[in-house]
Amino acid sequence: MAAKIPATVVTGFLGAGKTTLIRHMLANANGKRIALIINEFGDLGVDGDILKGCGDETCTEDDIMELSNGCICCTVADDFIPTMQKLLARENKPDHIVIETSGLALPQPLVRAFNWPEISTKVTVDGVITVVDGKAVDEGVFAHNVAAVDAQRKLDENLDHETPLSELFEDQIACADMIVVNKADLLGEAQADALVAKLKAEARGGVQVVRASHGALPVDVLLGQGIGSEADMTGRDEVHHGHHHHDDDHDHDHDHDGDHHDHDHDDFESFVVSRDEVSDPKAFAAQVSDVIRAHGILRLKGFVAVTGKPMRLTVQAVGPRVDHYFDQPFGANPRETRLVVIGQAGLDRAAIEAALQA
Ligand SMILES: Nc1nc2c(ncn2[C@@H]2O[C@H](COP(=O)(O)OP(=O)(O)OP(=O)(O)O)[C@@H](O)[C@H]2O)c(=O)[nH]1
Repeated sequence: MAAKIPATVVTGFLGAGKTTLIRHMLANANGKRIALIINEFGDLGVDGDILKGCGDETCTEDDIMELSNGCICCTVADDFIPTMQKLLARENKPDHIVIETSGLALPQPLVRAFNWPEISTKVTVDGVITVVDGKAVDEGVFAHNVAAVDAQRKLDENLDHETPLSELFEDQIACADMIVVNKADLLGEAQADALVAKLKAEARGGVQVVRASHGALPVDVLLGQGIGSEADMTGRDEVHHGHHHHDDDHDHDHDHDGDHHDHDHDDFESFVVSRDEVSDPKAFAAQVSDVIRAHGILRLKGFVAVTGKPMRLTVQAVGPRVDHYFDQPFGANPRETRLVVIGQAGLDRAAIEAALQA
């Protein structure tokens, strides 16, 4: 029987740097054939487009499979298994499979899915890599909750003091075989050291915590961990069994009528804003940053048409930090400006649209 193909799950909060890390991995794969499964939140395949733009010969568009309808966590039965089967049925099998989860998905249901009979004989989870936005965590965006909540939880299993954001963060840490403290370039040495120590203390025993800038880690560090994570769910399970339950009673066969997913993802929403061409990228970035601040948007990304420029402008914002750069010509893609906006439920869509279109 052929050896099982190793699959690495890359998880991490919105904007932590998963796509950047994977892109670096693909560009430095040393001939290893890596198949990528991307799972995006929102209806614009930005990450897929960014990865397709990488132009590396090991990264043919054909190797990219994208689940366009939201979170793997919800769709694992409907979408993930067939995607995997399609991948495994190919003549030219990959050496390694990398799955990028949506920044709002929990890794646990995905890892469990590898125990399903249809795929468990052919694939195994090499390891779960959790990418952390070192800068954001250092600024206490999630970390202060994690410590406090953990103390609370020890006192009373049923207490529910968390916001959905900190729950996601905790669950992503709990499931990790390796934690990458990314954006180290934005941290001082001492800050980075302290963060690494703190995450080591929060993670399961023996979990490696490494730091990185722009996800630049050797492929040999990331791949080939050989953990077999799906066979070892102990301690990896979702932390919150009291009030919230991520999937213990999340029945994948039912619950598709769309009205009551008992699910943390309901606390998030995502929509696309289109607009006319932009004349000044820098001014537009500042405008985007203002809108993000004013409306508490978590993540905004997409492509922008700039007057007189054949290249598309990629805009990427994580909180109010906005990156913008020309990445490649629009090519076959329509020359339009489309931005995905992601935030907690209750965003003022009309006001955000108006402000971004101004
Ligand atoms: N300064 C700095 N910026 C980074 C680093 N890694 C990623 N970024 C930037 O952070 C933004 C988000 O990076 P992505 O790789 O798209 O993050 P992601 O986790 O895939 O995001 P989602 O798919 O939205 O969850 C981009 O603008 C990146 O250029 C880093 O190490 N340092």
